[in-house]
Amino acid sequence: MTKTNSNLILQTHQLSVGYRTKKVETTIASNINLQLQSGQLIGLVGANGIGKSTLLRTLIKVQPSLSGKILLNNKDLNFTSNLELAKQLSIVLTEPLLSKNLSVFELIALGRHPYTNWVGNLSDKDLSVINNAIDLINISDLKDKKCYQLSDGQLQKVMIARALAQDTAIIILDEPTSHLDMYHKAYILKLLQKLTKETGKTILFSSHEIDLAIQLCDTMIVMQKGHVVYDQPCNLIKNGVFETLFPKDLIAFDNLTGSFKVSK
Ligand SMILES: Nc1ncnc2c1ncn2[C@@H]1O[C@H](COP(=O)(O)OP(=O)(O)OP(=O)(O)O)[C@@H](O)[C@H]1O
Repeated sequence: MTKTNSNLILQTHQLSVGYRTKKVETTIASNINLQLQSGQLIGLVGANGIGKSTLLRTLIKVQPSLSGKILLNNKDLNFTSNLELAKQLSIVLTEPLLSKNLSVFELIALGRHPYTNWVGNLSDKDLSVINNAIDLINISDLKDKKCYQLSDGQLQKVMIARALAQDTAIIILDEPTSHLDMYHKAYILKLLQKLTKETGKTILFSSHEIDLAIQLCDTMIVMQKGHVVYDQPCNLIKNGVFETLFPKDLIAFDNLTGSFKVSK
């Protein structure tokens, strides 16, 4: 899928991701050519161990690429400073919080870190952005709770509010629906969809909720052994991409319903 308009926010050119030690280089995925547009909800899917987290970590500059280029707003990621990056891209990871003793408000306020002075004093603008994020996610009732008092679903909403407080054009989330029940998986992904529509932000998330991603995403990136494709979900279905995602002995993709079914 090649886009020619100027809404491109994140691009990769012949990107290879993987791990390099002094002695060996292990390529996890290569020839990754993405052209992601702003204002979209983008789901990254693929089987366990295929390389979704490796790709996301490379896109957020937590690990180096093996080769190729990543362009954020047309600027090479290698030439983007960490502070500049923090003003353009926020990250929600699934690791347990080290700082659960913080109140919800304090945790969300950490999102303002790239903009505050070294002692972290919050300006009126910071407070307004924080309160706006709390309102958008609809969690004002949780504001004064300690993070250790929250359920997994509540904590996930708070982490998304923290990313919103960072006020970046892109939010990247690694498996935001893990640990959540069916209702809350749908709730969080629907919330992400709402945020792209209401704020114009680009949201890229990895997930195993392929059925939900098909229903809610503008674009999906599908990682398979040997290749990575991206397109609108309806085109991916039409091209049979989901049919080859998993071995067919247990589950099969049903083109009519756009979902996986257990094989009889
Ligand atoms: N630090 C590391 N060093 C070397 N190999 C790694 C490292 N981290 C992950 N890998 C390997 O990279 C491959 C991709 O792992 P990754 O975690 O990116 O997959 P994933 O698609 O996110 O998996 P899952 O859906 O199970 O979370 C796996 O084979 C894994 O063993």
